[in-house]
Parts: sequence; structure tokens; C-alpha cells
Amino acid sequence: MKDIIQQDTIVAIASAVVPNQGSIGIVRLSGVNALEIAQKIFKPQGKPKWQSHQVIYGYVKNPITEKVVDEALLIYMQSPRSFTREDVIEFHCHGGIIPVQQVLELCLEYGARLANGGEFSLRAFLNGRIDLTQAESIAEMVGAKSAYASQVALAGLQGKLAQPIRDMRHNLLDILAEVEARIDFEDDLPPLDEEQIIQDVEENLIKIKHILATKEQGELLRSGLKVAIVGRPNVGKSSLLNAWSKSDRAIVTDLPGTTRDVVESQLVVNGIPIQVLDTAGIRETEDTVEKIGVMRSLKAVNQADLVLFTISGETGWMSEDEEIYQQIKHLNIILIINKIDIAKENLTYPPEIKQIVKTAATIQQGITDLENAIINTVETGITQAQDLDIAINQRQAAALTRAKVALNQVQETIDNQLPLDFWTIDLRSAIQALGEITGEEVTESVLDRIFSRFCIGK
Ligand SMILES: Nc1nc2c(c(=O)[nH]1)N(C=O)[C@@H](CNc1ccc(C(=O)N[C@@H](CCC(=O)O)C(=O)O)cc1)CN2
Ligand SMILES: Nc1nc2c(ncn2[C@@H]2O[C@H](COP(=O)(O)OP(=O)(O)OP(=O)(O)O)[C@@H](O)[C@H]2O)c(=O)[nH]1
Ligand SMILES: [K+]
Ligand SMILES: [Mg+2]
Repeated sequence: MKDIIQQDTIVAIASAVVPNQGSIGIVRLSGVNALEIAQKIFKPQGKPKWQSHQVIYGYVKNPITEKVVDEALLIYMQSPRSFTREDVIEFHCHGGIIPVQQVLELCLEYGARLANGGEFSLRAFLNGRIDLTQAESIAEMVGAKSAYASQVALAGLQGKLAQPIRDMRHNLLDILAEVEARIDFEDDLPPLDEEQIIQDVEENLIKIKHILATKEQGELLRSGLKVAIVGRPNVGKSSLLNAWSKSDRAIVTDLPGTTRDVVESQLVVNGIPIQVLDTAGIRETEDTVEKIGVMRSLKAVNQADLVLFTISGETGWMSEDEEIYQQIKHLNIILIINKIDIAKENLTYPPEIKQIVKTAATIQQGITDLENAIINTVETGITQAQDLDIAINQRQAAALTRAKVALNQVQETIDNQLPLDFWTIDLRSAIQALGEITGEEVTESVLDRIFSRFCIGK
């Protein structure tokens, strides 16, 4: 697969496409005709030599109508010194939507094809510049919702996951070669060093388990947590959202039933992206709009990873709180006792609730306690993996698990003194599984699945 030379020259807008934002927009061409296309539609000022890695100033111009589309800077990166290892041209245009779209259209008119999502990265992979884990890290970096997630993606891009996987795979390939040699030419060779093999397999298993332990952290960093604030009207749910997000995102009044729709805010706590949902106070109501709001609250609750069940310290636990609690107690809950500044004495609540945080939202009190409580509920998976700066994704975890199972099988095969042919079968499946992670062994359909999730232009 790696030998196939890509025939098409692809083009895409590489920068974000948002009106009124971004002062520079980039259109990127990659492929054998990139330079030829660029020379047709770009008129440099003066007579530059179109040297690789030099910036050329000029105008993008329709060669037939002579209509100037944009004033731009052009960079030519000659193969193989480019991201894709193909000839690459970048047009650095004025930002906004229109200039980049017009440059893109000109490129299409003069022989380029619109790139599929992830196709630049796919080419970088096929041309051996990056491996699959690095390609996945690029997509992750683009989608990172926190500085920590971005840092982990950067580690992946630098090969911090690929390297140990490759090392293990090569070690297993060496062992496989030793075993196969004994099958083919048993008489001419010294006996197999079984002790060494047993030790190597054990060490690889330990490494694999260590890397597998980063999966939970990976999921947290990538998708983050969805947290819903729920409770009866007027306990201070919206005030809590505002205090926590340091904004006045949600409307707060002293009227019960103020919040009608789900109000969302994005936060980052300890590097974990958190989507906070403030919901309508739950109660029986005849008001049509409020009724729909209550239905939405219940839906949000059921989709949340964590529920902040909020009650008022002023009134203490009421029968209305009890009713809501009965509906949500099977979920992952932190009890928020708000209005602690005007709380009555002797607050009671169901003793089975273990996580309690006291807040006074209107005076920003208790927010740090709230964040600590949230981190506590998700910490288990993280602590184990903290010495690693990588975090594997689901695909990588599935392949690693297959490698682990295969190596366990190798151990059993050795223990039971089964013939060498059996050793090779399990060794091969471990090698195959590790090769799928880096892409040394991968099918086209797996590649399709990985790269199709990328955005256009990557
Ligand atoms: N303008 C621009 N900025 C960008 C990118 C880009 O493609 N264009 N990148 C795109 O992701 C990232 C930088 N990553 C890059 C990685 C490798 C190469 C590259 O040309 N590598 C060649 C050799 C480089 C040299 O010798 O100078 C190689 O590894 O063969 C370029 C960009 C982020 N910023
Ligand atoms: N003293 C005190 N008052 C608070 C506190 N939190 C909220 N309040 C007040 O309680 C009232 C209701 O606050 P909201 O934040 O609108 O309550 P809510 O739970 O979102 O109400 P609904 O959207 O109607 O369900 C407002 O008058 C707030 O100023 C607090 O910690 N202490
Ligand atoms: K209210
Ligand atoms: Mg509210």
C-alpha cells in the first residue's frame, strides 16, 4: 500500500472558515501538479525563482479573465520536504470566507481535486512521514478542548506512544524469528533460550498494561464530562452555573421557574473539559413552556455523567427534594447544599449520599470544593497513569488488549510445553495487533475509518 504514488493533486482550505475571524486564511495544495497549478494562478511581483521554502509575494489571478482574487503570500515546499512529502503549495490569503473560497475554486478549475477529510494526513502516513498514532494525535490536537488534552496530543505527535509500541513489536519479531528458526533447522542451532523469552514476554505484558491504564484518562481528556445541575425551582442552580463559570450566562431571579431551557457552559477543571448544563427547576406545573423545560431537565439528567443535585440550605431537605431524589438516586450524584450563607441549623439529607458540597453561589463560595469533589469522582483512572504523558484512544486500546490476550496465550503455551508451532501462532497475533496501532500492519478499511473522522484540510 505504501508504494502507491498518489496521482491526484488535492486542495483544501486549511484554516478555520469563519466570517469576520482570522486575519489570514490558508489554502493548501499537495501533489505532483501543485507547482504547475500554482504557477498558472499566482502572479508574483518581480521574477522570483520559485525556490522551495521561500516566501513569494504576489496576486492570485484568474489567468483567463485576469480578475485578481486576492493579494497573497505563497510558500512552495518541494517534495519530500513537506508535511505530505509531496510537492505542497500554500496560499496565505486574507482571512474571512470569500478570498480563500475563490482561491480554492481557481485551484479546482486548474486541475486539483477537493481533498477528503484527513487526506493530507493520510498522504503523510502513506508516504511514511508519520505513523498512525501520530496521525490520530493531529486530529486530536485540532479537537483538543483543554491545554492538557493538547499537550497529550503533542506527546503522541512526537511519537511517545509509537516508540514503545514499535520497540515491543520488534522484540516480539526477534523472538518469533528465534522460534521459527528452531522449527526449521532444529539440529544446527543451540537450544532456544526459554528463560529469556519468558522474561521478555512478561516485560512486554507489564508495559502493555501500563499503557492500557491511560485509556480512561484519554476518554476524559477527549470527550470530557457532562455535568447537569438539577433540583427544584429557586434553590440557586443558575446562580451556581454563573458563579462557577464566572459569568452571567444564566438568568437569575427570585421567581421560581425562571430557567426554562437548558443553559450550557464549557469549563476546564484540572485539564478535563466539562460541559455544565443548568436546567429548569423540576416541579409539577400547568405552564406549557415550563412543562417542556422540566422534560428537558430530566433528559439532560439522564445524559449526564454526573449530576449536581442542588438543594437549598435555607429550607433544608423538603418533600419536593425527596421526590426528585427518588427519580435520580441511581445516578452518579453530588449533593449541593446551596445558600449555605443563610442556612438553617441541623441540615438533614439521606445518609447514603456520600459526596456533599456546601456552596453559597451568590457570593462565589464553595466552588473550589465543588471542583475537588468532581475531580475525586473521576480520579481513580487518572492516578495510575499519571507518570505517562500519553493517553490512548479506543482503537489503540482495543488493539493493545488483543496483544495482551495473545501474549497471555504465549505464556500458557510455554507453561504447557506445547510444540513450537503453537508459540508462533500467538506471537504472530500479538505482533499483528501492535502493528495495527502504529499502522505497520493495517487494512484499507481501518485507514478509511480513522482518516474520515478528520476535518477537511488536515
Ligand atoms: N503553514 C503551515 N503551518 C503549519 C503546518 C503546515 O502544514 N503549514 N503544519 C501541518 O501540520 C504544522 C507543522 N507541521 C509540519 C510538519 C512537517 C513539515 C515538513 O515539511 N516536514 C518535512 C521536512 C521539513 C524541512 O526539512 O524543513 C519532513 O518531515 O520531511 C511541515 C509542517 C503546523 N503548522
Ligand atoms: N442567599 C443566597 N441566595 C441565593 C444563593 N443562590 C441563589 N440565591 C438566590 O436564590 C434565588 C433563585 O436563584 P436562581 O439561581 O434563579 O435559582 P434556580 O434554581 O436557577 O431557579 P429556577 O431556574 O427557577 O429553577 C435568586 O434570588 C438568587 O439570588 C445563595 O447561595 N445564597
Ligand atoms: K429562580
Ligand atoms: Mg435557574
